[in-house]
This record gives sequence, structure tokens and C-alpha cells, in this order.
Amino acid sequence: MSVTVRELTAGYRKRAVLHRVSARMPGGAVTAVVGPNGSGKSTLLGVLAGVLAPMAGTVELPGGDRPGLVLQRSAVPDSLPITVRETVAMGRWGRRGPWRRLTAADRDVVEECLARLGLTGLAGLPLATLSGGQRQRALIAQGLAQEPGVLLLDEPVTGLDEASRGEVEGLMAEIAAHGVTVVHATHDPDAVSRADHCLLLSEGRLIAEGPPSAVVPARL
Ligand SMILES: Nc1ncnc2c1ncn2[C@@H]1O[C@H](COP(=O)(O)OP(=O)(O)OP(=O)(O)O)[C@@H](O)[C@H]1O
Repeated sequence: MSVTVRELTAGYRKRAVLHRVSARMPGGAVTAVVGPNGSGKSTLLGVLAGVLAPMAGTVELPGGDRPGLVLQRSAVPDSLPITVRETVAMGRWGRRGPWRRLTAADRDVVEECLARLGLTGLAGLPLATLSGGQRQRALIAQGLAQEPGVLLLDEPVTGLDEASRGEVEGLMAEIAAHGVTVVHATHDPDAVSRADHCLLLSEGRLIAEGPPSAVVPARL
């Protein structure tokens, strides 16, 4: 099911960063949100994730579902003493609360997500000891463990080598093929061209929307 924003204005304190953005992100497909630094990509993801309230306008999510949010890798400090399995298990906290024990069903979901992302063999290692690509997969597994209908990813391929970028792009396509609406912010031209749909932001305004080939300027 698709996600729709209408006349969305949002920002921080009194300052609007997004201005009257109207766009549709198709269900079961990958949408890339592109635009220069500071154009409002992360802000849009924050509003879709429900961590930032709109100042005006509306957000329509399938079934009123809370989307899963995969943070930028750089937002996770290296000093965090947490294993890969614990990282993925945090994806269940939204359902259980952080201090409640996970149920057997929760633990099954965690193991399934670890397996799906090829992380079973790494599950007991500290997150900080993983490569950039492996760490990104752990964060995606955490997002999937929320079993969301909408998965939001903030710059999931930034800083990865070509092989890992391709792997993460392939994963996003596979997740979408399972019916999840995937929306990611990116600067990477390959990630844009492999998306199904694209939103181009500039200075907080939507300046184009459609298939990547029609939207993305050659200079990106
Ligand atoms: N927590 C915050 N408090 C105040 N202003 C913020 C906050 N986060 C972002 N901004 C401002 O909002 C504007 C848009 O930032 P945003 O992070 O949404 O852009 P972006 O397109 O994701 O940029 P980048 O490509 O650099 O990640 C910028 O001017 C930024 O300074």
C-alpha cells in the first residue's frame, strides 16, 4: 500500500524545512528520495517515521502502521557495547517495550531476520567489529524485525564499497517484492537508478517525482 503526503510542511522549532510537499510513494516498491545536502530528505523520513510532527499537511500510511526506520550507520556510535543479535532484537522493543522480556515468537522473528540478512554466523559479535556493509545489514535486519509495512532508510548505501552498495540495493528490492513500501534517502546515482520511483527535493520543495530516468538530472 502506498504512502501519501499532502501539502506537507515540517521542520524544527518554528523553522520550516519542508514546504508544502505533496507526493506518493508506491506500495511494494522502492522509492529513492534525492536532493542536495540540506534539501530535507532526512526531515521527510523523520515525518514519515512519526518522530517529527507535521506543521501543516497530512501523511497517510497504510493501515495507520508505524514504519520501521533504519538510521544512518554514522548515527550508531562505535562505543555502543551491543551484539548483532541485540541490535536486531531492539527492533522488537516497539512491540514489547525495552525492559520486557522478548517472547519466544519475538526471538523467532529476530533469528529469521538475522538469517534473511546472512548474519546468523555473526550474531554473537559486537556490532562495532563488523564491516560497514555488514553493519548496514544488521541495521536493516533491525528494521525488518519491526515487521513494518513501510521501511524507511536514511542513506543506507553511503560510505559502502561497490559490492556492498549493490547488495543493499538488492536487499531493498527484495524487501519491496515482499510487499513492503521501501523509502530511502540517497546521494548515490546507482541506488537512484535502481529504484522504482524517485522524489527530487531542492530546498525543501518537491521539484520532480516519477521514474528515476525522468527525474534525476545527469549531474547528480
Ligand atoms: N534536528 C534538527 N534541528 C534543527 N535543524 C535541523 C535538524 N535536522 C536538520 N535540520 C536542518 O534542516 C535542513 C534539512 O536537513 P535534512 O537533514 O533534512 O537534509 P538532507 O537532505 O537529509 O541532508 P543530507 O543530505 O546532508 O543528509 C537543514 O538546513 C538542517 O540544518
